[in-house]
Amino acid sequence: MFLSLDAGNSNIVISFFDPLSREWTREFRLETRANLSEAELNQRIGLYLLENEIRVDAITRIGISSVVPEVNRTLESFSRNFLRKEPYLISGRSYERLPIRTEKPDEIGSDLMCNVMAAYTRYQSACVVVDFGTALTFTVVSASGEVLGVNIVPGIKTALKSLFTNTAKLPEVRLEVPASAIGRDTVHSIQAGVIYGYVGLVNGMLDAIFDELGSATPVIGTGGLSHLLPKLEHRFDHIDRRLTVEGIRLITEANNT
Ligand SMILES: Nc1ncnc2c1ncn2[C@@H]1O[C@H](COP(=O)(O)OP(=O)(O)O)[C@@H](O)[C@H]1O
Ligand SMILES: CC(C)(COP(=O)(O)O)[C@@H](O)C(=O)NCCC(=O)O
Ligand SMILES: [K+]
Repeated sequence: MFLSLDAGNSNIVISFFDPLSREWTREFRLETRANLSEAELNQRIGLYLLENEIRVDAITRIGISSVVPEVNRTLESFSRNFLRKEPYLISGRSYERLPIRTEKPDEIGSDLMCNVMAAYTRYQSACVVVDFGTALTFTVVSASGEVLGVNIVPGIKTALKSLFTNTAKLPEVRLEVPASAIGRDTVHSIQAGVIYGYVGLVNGMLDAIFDELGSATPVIGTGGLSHLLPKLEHRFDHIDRRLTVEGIRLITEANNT
């Protein structure tokens, strides 16, 4: 069993890949906190393994992608001590023997490189990966697997939260698709503004990218919030919630020395 640990700014996603069925069989999420302790991981993940009847020695390989440096040592140390396996932490050096390339291996988020690895392996063509996480990112990949660039904007929930945090009268609202684009009360106004606004943002960003490239490419969506925006289905060739963890697996395998 391959275990992937994907530490994003909101969640640490723990996913299990069964090499026999070649499928991701289980996943669960913990909230990302800088002060996450090893004892807490032992307890939470230990309980999960017990409840799902997964033996520690059934885990044969562990790959980690983290864009939250504060949790790296805890995840590595948990893997060594509790799971009794040396994990593979994806870093700027992990991309050297891959079919994908980047000019800034130490700067680009490893989650974005994982997305690119999974998308490029699947499509073998130029593509754009849109990741709806804490940040909303667009990663542009060339036909030869080169990362041409990235766009980063606040993610949908992040934008909603900053509106609530920075105003006196705006409440925190649930992220729900409203019935109409024109808001009829404050809650509706915020939901309509954020949801329909982000539909426009995604459309506008993709148009600008394709203008600059000179042609359109396949678009792959991923991230916890990828299902949320209505009327965008036609812009995505594929939505794959497991793109990042699949990339963690592929990059870990490619570096398996
Ligand atoms: N299935 C889901 N339904 C609704 N919200 C989700 C789901 N999965 C994740 N989220 C939320 O989406 C946001 C982004 O999650 P995620 O893509 O895991 O971000 P990150 O990689 O930045 O941690 C988080 O606020 C998370 O709680
Ligand atoms: C852009 C990100 C914040 C996205 O993180 P996420 O939303 O998945 O938590 C992360 O990939 C990151 O910290 N990247 C480093 C900067 C860069 O990619 O250029
Ligand atoms: K992510």
